[in-house]
Order: sequence, then structure tokens, then C-alpha cells
Amino acid sequence: MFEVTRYATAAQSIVEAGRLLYERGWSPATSSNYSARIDSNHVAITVSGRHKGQLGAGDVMVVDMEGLPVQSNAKASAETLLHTVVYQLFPDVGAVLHTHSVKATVLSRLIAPGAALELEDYELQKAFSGVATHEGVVSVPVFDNTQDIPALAAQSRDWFSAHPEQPGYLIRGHGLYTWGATMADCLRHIEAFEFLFECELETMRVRS
Ligand SMILES: CSC[C@@H](O)[C@@H](O)C(=O)COP(=O)(O)O
Ligand SMILES: [Zn+2]
Repeated sequence: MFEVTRYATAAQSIVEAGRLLYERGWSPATSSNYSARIDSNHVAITVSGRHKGQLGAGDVMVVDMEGLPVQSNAKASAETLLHTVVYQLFPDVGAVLHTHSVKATVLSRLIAPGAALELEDYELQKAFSGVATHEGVVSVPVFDNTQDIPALAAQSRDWFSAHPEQPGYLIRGHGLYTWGATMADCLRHIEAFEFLFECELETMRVRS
């Protein structure tokens, strides 16, 4: 079983993240889901369908690493498996955030099928944990959207097993997934991605 105080801390970090991400316009209309690790077997995650700008403690529940509810009759996020795959792959990850910003959604539709978004020569790449210079490439795969979440979870597991250093992915016409050692790291990653997505879109606009 999990420690209640650890659950409360994780749930509070999710509630606060929701307020921030909704205010920035990155989690509109009940979209998005957020999670935080409690321990090696348990994750706190948003209940499905809740308004992410108005989360309270009752809107966060516990699942195990298979995505199954623990001590709850609520329905966990429809995309729970996309979170648990990340925690299973990376024991150091403490938080996973999924958002639905306009820029992530539009940019994901402009990347050719099968291609990844390659972010390079941006100083802000250093906002990603483990990146020390603008001189590398941050590769963001764009997976096709699907309602088959187990299939998407398997696809993300395969890609990130081969590319463990990359910080997130896009789902076409849908949104962004990213993670970090702490909720603060994860929020910084969302903010960095949003800045970089805007740069990419603006570059395309100026060039067209
Ligand atoms: C409001 S449509 C968005 C959903 O289909 C889904 O993509 C999403 O992000 C939220 O699903 P949820 O089940 O609330 O975690
Ligand atoms: Zn979504």
C-alpha cells in the first residue's frame, strides 16, 4: 500500500499544476491529464473528464503501475497507460504532464507522417533536464492520434526505450506528453516546449 502523506503531496502538486496550465491556456475544456509518482508501485493521477483548472483533492486518484485503480471507484484518466509506461521505463521520473495547447496541436499537424520534430540551435533547449548546450538536437516524435491507448502506450514504450534521453512527444492533432524528475522539472519542460513550438511555427510563417 502507499503512504497517505506521499499521496497528499503528489495530489497537491497535480492540483497546482492544473491551475497553472489551465491559466496558460494549455489545458482547455477538460482536456489534459497529469500524474505524480507516489512510490515505485503507485501513481497519483487525474480522474477522467475533470476540469483541469478547478481540480480539488477528489479529482486525483491512485493507480498502480498497470494503470489499475487502488482504493478508488473513480475512473482514472482515459490515457493512464501513457503515464504508467513512462514511470515503468524511467525509475527517476516523478511527474508526467499531458497538455492540449493550440501550438502543440497545430504544429503536430504540420509535421510529415513518420517524421519527428527536430529542435536544434535553440539556447532554450537547455531547459530540458540533461541538456547542456544548444548544439544537440531535441527529437520530438509525432505519433498518430488514436483512441487505442494500449497501442499508443506500446508505441511510446518502443520509441523511448530506444531514445531514453528525449524529453517528450506529440500526438498528431492532440497534444504533448512530457515528464521530469519533479513536478517543477516537468512544468519547466512544458514551458520550454511551448516556447520552442511557437518559435517553430513563427519560423514557418515567416518563411512561407
Ligand atoms: C476533452 S477531449 C480530451 C480527451 O479526449 C483526452 O485527450 C484528454 O486529454 C483528457 O482525458 P481524461 O480522460 O480526462 O484524462
Ligand atoms: Zn489528451
